[in-house]
Amino acid sequence: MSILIKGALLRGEVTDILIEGKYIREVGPSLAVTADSCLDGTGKAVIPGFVNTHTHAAMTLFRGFADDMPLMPWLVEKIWPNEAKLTNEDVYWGSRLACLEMIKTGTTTFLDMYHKHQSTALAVEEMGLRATLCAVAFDHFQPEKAEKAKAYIRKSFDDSMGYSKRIRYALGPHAIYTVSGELLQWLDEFANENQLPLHLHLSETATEVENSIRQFGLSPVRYLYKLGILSPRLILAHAIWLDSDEIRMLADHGVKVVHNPLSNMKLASGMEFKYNEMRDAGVVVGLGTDGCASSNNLDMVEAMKFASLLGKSWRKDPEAMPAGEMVRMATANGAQILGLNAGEIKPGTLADLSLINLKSPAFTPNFNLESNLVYAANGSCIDTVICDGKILMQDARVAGEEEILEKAAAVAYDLMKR
Ligand SMILES: CSC[C@H]1O[C@@H](n2cnc3c(O)ncnc32)[C@H](O)[C@@H]1O
Ligand SMILES: [Zn+2]
Repeated sequence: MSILIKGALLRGEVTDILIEGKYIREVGPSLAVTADSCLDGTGKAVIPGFVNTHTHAAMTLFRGFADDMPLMPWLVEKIWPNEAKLTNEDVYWGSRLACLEMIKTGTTTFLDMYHKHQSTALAVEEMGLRATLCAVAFDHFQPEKAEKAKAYIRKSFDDSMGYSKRIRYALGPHAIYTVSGELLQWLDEFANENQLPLHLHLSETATEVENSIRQFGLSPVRYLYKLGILSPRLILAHAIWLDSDEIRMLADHGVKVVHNPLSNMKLASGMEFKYNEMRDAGVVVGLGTDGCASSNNLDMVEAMKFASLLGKSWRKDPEAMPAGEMVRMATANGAQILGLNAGEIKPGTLADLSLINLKSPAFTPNFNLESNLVYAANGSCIDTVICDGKILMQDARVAGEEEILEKAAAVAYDLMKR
C-alpha cells in the first residue's frame, strides 16, 4: 500500500511525500512517482505525529468529574475509589475515546500507564495508533501485595497478546509513595531482563519530596539512585521538584523525563519545571498531557502552548521554551524516549504524520508555522492523520466516532452510579 501526499508545506517548502507500507520512502518537490492513493496537500502543512509521553488513556471517563483539588485528596477521595470499580469494558471504551481524541488532535503515539492495560491494547489495535502500554504495579508497602503485583507482571508478559508491532509494553510502578523499594528493584530487574521501559511518577509535589526525605532519608532521585534503578530505561513523569545535583544524576544515568504542564498547573503541583537545566545537562525531555481527570483533554497542541508560556512566566524570560523546541519536545524527543524511528519527516522513518489545515485564522498570516502551531492554534487544526502508513483521519473525520462518544459516555455515567 502506498500513499502520495502532493504539494503540502514542509519546513517552508511545497513538497511531495511518498509513503510505502509503514515508512516514508521519498520527500521532495514534484516527485515523479505514482501511488495507490493520493492526498491533496494544497493549503496544508505536514508535521510529524505528536508523541504523548505520559497519559492514562481510560481516564477520559473521569473528565470533569473531580476538578479543583490538590493531588493527594483528588487521588484518594475521588479517583482511586472509582478506579476500583473499573471493568475491562470501561477501560476499553475509555481508551477508545482517548484514541479518538488523540487522533483528532494529531497524536500518533502515546505512553500509557493504567489499570487493565490489555483492554487499552485492544482499543489501540482497533483505532490504529501506536502505543507503549505499562503493566502497572502498586504494593502500598505491603509484602503480600508486592507478591500479587509480581505475579500480575509475570502473567502479563507470559500471555501472548498477539497484537501488531504498533503496540509495545512497559512496566508502570505508580510512584515512590505507593510502591516499595523492594518492588521497585524487582521491577527494574524484570525490565532489564526483558528490555522494557520503566515508567514512574516522581517528584510531582513538594509534599512528595518532604515525605521522601522523612520516610527514606533522601530526596526522590537520590532514593532511586540508592535503590540502583536510575538507568536509560527509566522514564519519569513530572519531575518538577529537583535540585541541580538530581538533574546531573538523571543526565549521568540517561534517565528520561516527561513534562506535564497542564496537570502540573491544574493540580497546582508546581510550576518550576527546570526544562533549560535538564536540556543543558543532556536529559531528553518529552511532553505529556497526563490523564483527562487532571488535564481534562489530550490535546498536545495545547500542551505545547502551556509548557512554553508556563516556562516563560516562572523564569520571567520570554526567550525560554521557544516554539521550535516545543514542537521537538512533542515529536522527536517523544520518539527518542520510546525508542522509535519516528518524530521527523524524512525518508526511512515511520509514516506517522499529520496534515494541518492552514485555511484558518490561526494560520493566517503564516510567517512562521511553528509559531502559529504553538502560540495560535489548538488541536482542532489537524485535518489528516496517518499512523504506520495508514490513514486514520481525513477531512477531520474518524470512522465510527459517533459510536465511541455514545458508548464512552454511557460507561462513564454507569460507573459513577455503581
Ligand atoms: C498505576 S495506574 C496509574 C495511576 O496513576 C494515577 N494518576 C493519574 N494522574 C496522576 C498524577 O498526576 N500523579 C499521580 N498519580 C496519578 C491514576 O489515577 C492511576 O491510579
Ligand atoms: Zn500521571
